[in-house]
Amino acid sequence: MLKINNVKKHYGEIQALHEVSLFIPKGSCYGLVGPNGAGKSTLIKILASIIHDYKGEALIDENVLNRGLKEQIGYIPQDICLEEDISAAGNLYFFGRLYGIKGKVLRQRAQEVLQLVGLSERSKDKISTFSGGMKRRLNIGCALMHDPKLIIMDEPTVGIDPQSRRYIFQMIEGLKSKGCTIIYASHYMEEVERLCDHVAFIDKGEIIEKGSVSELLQKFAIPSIFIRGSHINSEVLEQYGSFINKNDGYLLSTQEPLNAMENIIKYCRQNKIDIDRLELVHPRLEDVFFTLTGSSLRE
Ligand SMILES: Nc1ncnc2c1ncn2[C@@H]1O[C@H](COP(=O)(O)OP(=O)(O)OP(=O)(O)O)[C@@H](O)[C@H]1O
Repeated sequence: MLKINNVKKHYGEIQALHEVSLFIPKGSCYGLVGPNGAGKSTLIKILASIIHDYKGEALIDENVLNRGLKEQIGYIPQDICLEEDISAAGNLYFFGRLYGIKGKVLRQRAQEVLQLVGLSERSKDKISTFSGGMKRRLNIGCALMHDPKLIIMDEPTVGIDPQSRRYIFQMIEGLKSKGCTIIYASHYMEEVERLCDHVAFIDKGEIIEKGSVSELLQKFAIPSIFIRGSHINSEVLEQYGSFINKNDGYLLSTQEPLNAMENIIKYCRQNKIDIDRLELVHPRLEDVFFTLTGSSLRE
């Protein structure tokens, strides 16, 4: 549905994107993950048809992306873009009118969106009285007023409380079940793992890997086991794989975790070594990023 081919973007001397190509299938929830300055916002702004001066090609359903397609797109910027001195409903009316929604339909849609973002009871309150999380939720609501089929979110959960994060996740689940296509940029790997079916890792303006979340986990994340016990030491572990110290125990990376567990149990029984804890650790996207770049996202 959304396709970009060899997209490059410079800001003066800075090359923010180098020959980026992506295909985002209709109805998918597509994560864009990368550290600060990786180029996520630049890519998002190209996809949202906000940045136009780039090289390469960006297509939506085979049409070149341009402002004329804005009805199809809901863009949620990283920075909150609300008028503080007017009410929640007033902000929604403003954004709805930008898309030509008027009168009774506008009021009705604003009520639906307020319900969706869990702010119906604060409809008449000024934004200046809202918490950061409530503002973030309403910011999302503004981009949904015209009921777009493609929703592009740039770090929508930065600096918010757990309750608002839950609302946002529920909202995204609801949009997914309606068949919307969602692009979700974040540097919170666990959010992407939870919400997205596809992911592209972006670093220094390049896509370093992309694919379905399950494929990437299978291909790049090395399985590991966690083991703890007062007499467990390197001699016990080094024969089964590489390990690091973690939470008063060890994290052992091995391609054959079940085999390693069985052998460690056998060895410890024979040598009367007590094991306090032994468990399989599921590979995470964070580990995939580490395998690909040699650094963790939050370094
Ligand atoms: N308007 C601009 N003018 C000049 N340089 C810019 C501009 N916007 C972004 N850049 C630079 O382009 C590069 C990519 O920035 P971008 O904002 O796309 O990254 P990001 O992955 O979204 O980072 P963050 O998570 O910090 O928002 C960075 O080096 C940034 O400093």
